[in-house]
Amino acid sequence: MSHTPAPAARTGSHPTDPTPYDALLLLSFGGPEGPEDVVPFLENVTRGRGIPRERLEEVGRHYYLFGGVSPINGQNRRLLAALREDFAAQGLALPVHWGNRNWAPYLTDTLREMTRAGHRRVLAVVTSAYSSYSGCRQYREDLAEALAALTGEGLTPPRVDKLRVYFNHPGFLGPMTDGVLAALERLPEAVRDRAELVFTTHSLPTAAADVSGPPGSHGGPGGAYAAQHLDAARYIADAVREATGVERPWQLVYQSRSGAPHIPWLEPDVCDHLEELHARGAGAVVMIPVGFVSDHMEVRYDLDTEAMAVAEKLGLPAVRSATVGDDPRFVAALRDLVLERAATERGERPERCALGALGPGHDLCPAGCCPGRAAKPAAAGADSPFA
Ligand SMILES: CC1=C(CCC(=O)O)c2cc3nc(cc4[nH]c(cc5[nH]c(cc1n2)c(C)c5CCC(=O)O)c(CCC(=O)O)c4C)C(CCC(=O)O)=C3C
Ligand SMILES: [Fe+2]
Repeated sequence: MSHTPAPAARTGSHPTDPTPYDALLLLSFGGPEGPEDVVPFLENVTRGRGIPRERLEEVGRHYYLFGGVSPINGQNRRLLAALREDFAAQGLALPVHWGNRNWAPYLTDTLREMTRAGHRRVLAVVTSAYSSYSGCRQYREDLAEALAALTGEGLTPPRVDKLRVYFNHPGFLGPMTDGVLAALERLPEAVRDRAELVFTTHSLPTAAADVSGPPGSHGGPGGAYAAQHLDAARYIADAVREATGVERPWQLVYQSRSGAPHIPWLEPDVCDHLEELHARGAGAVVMIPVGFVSDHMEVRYDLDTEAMAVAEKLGLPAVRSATVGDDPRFVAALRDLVLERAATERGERPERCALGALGPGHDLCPAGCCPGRAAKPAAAGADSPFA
């Protein structure tokens, strides 16, 4: 049951040619794998950022509730295996490696191995589908740091490019849409048609969100980050309406806020929104983690534990829809994007799949794209000292 068109197979004389790339790097956040990892992991995440100790202890408690194990590494291992299987089945000869920003396998170690294995031209895909400092530039800064470290060790690391944002690729929106349809089926039939759709993503400081995306194309409050999420949410809400014949109200809300209370972050918060839906008599709710690629801790704790408890307290029937994880359509989407980018780098003009209203994102982040608080060198962009 797919309600979203699949991308056409790549055509041309070399439909599975990865040239000029000789490896793919799955680049992710990393997470703790046992109670003793939790504090060192959180110290890595917040390195130099002045997050108060109390906040770290609070976040640490979320991890301890799950035995100190974040689901994120397991999910990346499954995605890695699925990518390798898919590439092999499709005759795409491109080795896939995995490195993280905040936990083993660390990015620098992975890139060192890739350098020693002789890779010269690497394409990186990050496990974040949208434009933001945390989801894009920060990864590019970490790449720059890793490349500089390897150069400092006397190695000649490969050139690393980064895949464009993929929130609007059919292989992302299709599984998300089907996940909402499946979630609706899990609601009691009596309230199903009165269920509202609550799309949720990671909140950001409004100052960071407003400047997300390329300079000059931020598109209003919340920047490219909010605009991209709204585009994805509208597409999914429309597809669900078409599939079910029921018009359901929908809204984009935010979760997982941290930082000092006086600094404004994107709102409304998902839990406040549930209270509001209840107050105005909503029959039920589907929470859709549209901002997340897999069920990591923000989904398992902030949605499945915290927000679900709020819904239960209110007596509001609620279900949470699936993330794409290692869905074969998502894996195929990443393959499609790799082949698209490879063709573009060879000077061809491949079809660039995108649904919704915004169109395909840029391949190369321009200077000033998704700026952070401090100017730092970033790889894989127009202003990269490495490209
Ligand atoms: C936009 C965004 C994504 C992208 C969406 C994506 O890539 O999916 C993301 C991903 C993730 N964030 C994660 C975990 C954390 N994020 C933190 C802190 C923060 N995130 C922020 C934003 C984002 N974060 C921000 C503005 C902060 C505060 C300031 C800062 O520190 O920059 C903190 C520190 C403590 C706290 O303040 O909560 C932790 C522990 C994990 C791992 C989950 C697991 O273990 O399963 C993942 C995938
Ligand atoms: Fe985060």
